[in-house]
Amino acid sequence: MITKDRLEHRLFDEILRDYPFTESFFKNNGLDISRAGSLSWAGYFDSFDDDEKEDRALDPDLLLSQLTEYINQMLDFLDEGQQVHSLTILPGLDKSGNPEGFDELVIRKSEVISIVGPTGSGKSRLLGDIEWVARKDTPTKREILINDDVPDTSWRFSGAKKLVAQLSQNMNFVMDLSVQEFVELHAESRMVENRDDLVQRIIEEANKLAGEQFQPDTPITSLSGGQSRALMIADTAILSQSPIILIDEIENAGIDRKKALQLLLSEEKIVLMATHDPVLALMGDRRIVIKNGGISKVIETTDEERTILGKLEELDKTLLSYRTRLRMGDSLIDPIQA
Ligand SMILES: Nc1ncnc2c1ncn2[C@@H]1O[C@H](COP(=O)(O)OP(=O)(O)OP(=O)(O)O)[C@@H](O)[C@H]1O
Repeated sequence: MITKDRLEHRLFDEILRDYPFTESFFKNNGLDISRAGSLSWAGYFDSFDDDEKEDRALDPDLLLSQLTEYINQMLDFLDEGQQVHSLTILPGLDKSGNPEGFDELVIRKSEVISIVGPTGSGKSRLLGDIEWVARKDTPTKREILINDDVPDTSWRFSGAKKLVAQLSQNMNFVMDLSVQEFVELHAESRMVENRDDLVQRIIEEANKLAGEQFQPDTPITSLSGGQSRALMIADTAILSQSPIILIDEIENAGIDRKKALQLLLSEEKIVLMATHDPVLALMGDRRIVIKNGGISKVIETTDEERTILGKLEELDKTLLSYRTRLRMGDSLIDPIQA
C-alpha cells in the first residue's frame, strides 16, 4: 500500500517507473505528463495558472487521493502487494546521537548498492537494520520501508518467502552431511519442483567461484572457508526467493567476487554489500558512505570511476593469477629471465 503522503513526494518519472499502469490514469484525466518527468506533484500543478485550473476544474489534492486509491487497487488486482519494488531507508541517528543528513534513500529492484566506510563505522549495522526491517527499534533508530510503506511484521520472520537473504562473513557448518545432501535438504525445504537439476547446478556454480574444486560427496565440514562461502552464494542465488540480498564482506574468502556478484544479480533482486574492497565498492550503481554510525553521503558511480574499475579488475586478475601460482608452488619469476 502506498500512502498519499509518500506519493506526493515522488517525481513523475518515479511514479511511472514503479507503477507503469498510472499512465492510463493520467491520460483518462486529460493530464499531459510528457514533460513532467522530473517534477513532483506540486511542481507539476504549479505549471498551470489559476484560470486554467479553474476552467478545467483541476483539484490536485483530490486527484492525488484518486491516484493513491487507483495504485493500491491495481496492486491488489495484480497481486503485486507481496513483491518488492523498492526499499527505503529513513534517517536515524549516528553514534553521537546526531540526525543523519539525508531525507530518505530509495533503492529499487535490480540495483546494486555498496556500503563503504572505515572499520567499525556501522556498515554491518546498516545491513542489520535492513534485515530486521527496522522500525526505529535498533540502536540507529532508522526506519525501513518496503514499497513505500511500513512493512508487515511477517517479513521479519523466516519462512520460504523471507524478505532478506544474508550472506555473512562466517559460515560454520556443523552438520555431518555431504555437499550434495546438504543442498538437497535445502532444496527440499524450499519445495522446488526440479530438485535434482537445481542441486547439480548449485554445486557446479559454486565450483566456478571457488579456487579449489570440491565434489558432491565432499563432507561439508571439510570445505575450506572459500569453498563454503562459494557454496552459500550459489545456494542463495539459485534457491533463495528473497527479493533482497545482503552481503557482508565477500572479499576475504578467496573466491571469484565478480562472478559471485553476477550470479547473485537477477532482475528481481536488490543487492546491498558492505565492503572494504575498491573493486566491489565500484561495482555498485551507488555507494553509501558511512561515518560514525551514520550515512554521510550517497555517491553514484560515475563513468570515470567505471573506467578505473576496469583497470582495477585487470590488477585483480594479475593478483589472482600470482596467488594461484604461489599456491601451486610455482615461482613467479620465469626461469629463463631469472
Ligand atoms: N548509529 C549507531 N548508533 C549506535 N551504535 C551504532 C551505530 N552504528 C553502528 N553502531 C554500532 O557500532 C559497532 C560497529 O558497527 P559495525 O559492526 O556495523 O561496523 P562495520 O563498519 O561493519 O565494521 P567492520 O568494517 O569492522 O566490519 C556495532 O556495535 C554497531 O551496533
